[in-house]
Amino acid sequence: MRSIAEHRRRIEALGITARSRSVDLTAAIGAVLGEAVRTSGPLPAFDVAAVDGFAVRQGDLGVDAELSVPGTCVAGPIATAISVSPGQAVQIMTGAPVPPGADTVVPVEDTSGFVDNFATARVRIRTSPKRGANIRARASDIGAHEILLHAGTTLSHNHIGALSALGLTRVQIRSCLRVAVVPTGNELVRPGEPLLPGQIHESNAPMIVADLARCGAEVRREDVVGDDVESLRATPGRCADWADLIVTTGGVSAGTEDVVRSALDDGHAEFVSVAMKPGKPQGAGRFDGVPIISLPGNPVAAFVSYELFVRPFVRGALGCDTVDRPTSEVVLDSPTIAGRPGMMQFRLGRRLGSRVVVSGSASSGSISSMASSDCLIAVGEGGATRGSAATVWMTGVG
Ligand SMILES: Nc1nc2c(c(=O)[nH]1)N[C@H]1C(S)=C(S)[C@@H](COP(=O)(O)OP(=O)(O)OC[C@H]3O[C@@H](n4cnc5c(N)ncnc54)[C@H](O)[C@@H]3O)O[C@H]1N2
Ligand code: MOO
Repeated sequence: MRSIAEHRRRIEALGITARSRSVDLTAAIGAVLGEAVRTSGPLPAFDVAAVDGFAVRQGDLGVDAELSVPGTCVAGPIATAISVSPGQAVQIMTGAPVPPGADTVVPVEDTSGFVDNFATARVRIRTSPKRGANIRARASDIGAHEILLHAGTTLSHNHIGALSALGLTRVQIRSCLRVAVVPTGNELVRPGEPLLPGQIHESNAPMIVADLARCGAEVRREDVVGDDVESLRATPGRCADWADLIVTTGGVSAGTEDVVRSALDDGHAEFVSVAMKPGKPQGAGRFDGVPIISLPGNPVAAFVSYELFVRPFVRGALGCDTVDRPTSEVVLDSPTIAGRPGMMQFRLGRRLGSRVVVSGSASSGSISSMASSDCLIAVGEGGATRGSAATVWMTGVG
């Protein structure tokens, strides 16, 4: 039986890669930045007043210095050039460029006696701040040609603001990884459509599509493919025109209708047993040159194997800075889970502060367990007793 780590290595070796494309900045939220963004010039681009007050030469200040006021500087384009000579103070507003000659800004609260008549105006400065006080100096935030954002950053609204401050309107993102998700099985019917006896609603593809889209991939949910070798062989061929990766679910175990393995096992894909429960039967390889990952059909098995064998590799290809879910160390607050020699078990769980409780049964078809869980509990071959330490993967986060 193949170890989880070995199967992950085989999938890594498929070399799933994403392409970059340019999108409007405001549409880039949630996407992964495709290349590092550097500043073209320094920020701030000029010395700027951080408060409303008076721009002065620090050497002129003392106890109750009285200075003449030749003019004012406001934020915005510089209308008339003004400078500060010895003995002068220029009235200045927050955001205005500091005029030549000045090296310090005194807040208006620390001044008195100014009347807005520049022919005769004088101001009394009651404090003596340090040279450079209340000035955001040119390049004090970030210098020219420095990296503002690294490739692989998942863009949030704070990043959109920072990129806009550079004057950018478009950005390269890596969301150009196209994944076709193909559910297989004669019994499956798309949600929204009525069921005949013996049929069930197809739930694996919507689950996988939803999370991959949230990771920043472009995802296409294919129609359900029936259990016949011809349709199955035709489907990846059809997807290959578009997809960078094909993910199938179902049809990988040993039953006579489990035709995914017969259809796709053409020497370029391997169908193996991985030492885990659920999710033992797995497939991976290439079909028509396109990487393909075949997951088992049982919904919990599909969920767990998606977490282990699809999501991290798609995120890696997209250049995400974190590929795996965050984990948390907690205490098991459920009856003992018996170990399985040579096997890793994953149980659906619900974390309650520093404890975790198992959700529902261990059945890999249990929809109610899926509905009540927010994490995966990893249980080693020795099992886990109530009160023992457990590592959980927070599947709703990251
Ligand atoms: N003789 C053996 N039988 C089975 C073995 C085995 O080793 N020997 N392995 C078992 C294990 S472990 C699993 S897991 C399943 C995997 O089966 P398949 O991948 O072949 O999946 P199916 O047979 O197509 O379906 C299993 C189960 O899941 C339901 N299903 C399938 N796809 C979906 C979907 N998209 N949405 C909702 N439900 C789905 C399907 O109706 C079946 O009930 O095999 C065991 N058997
Ligand atoms: O993948 Mo299965 O869930 O081990 O029954």
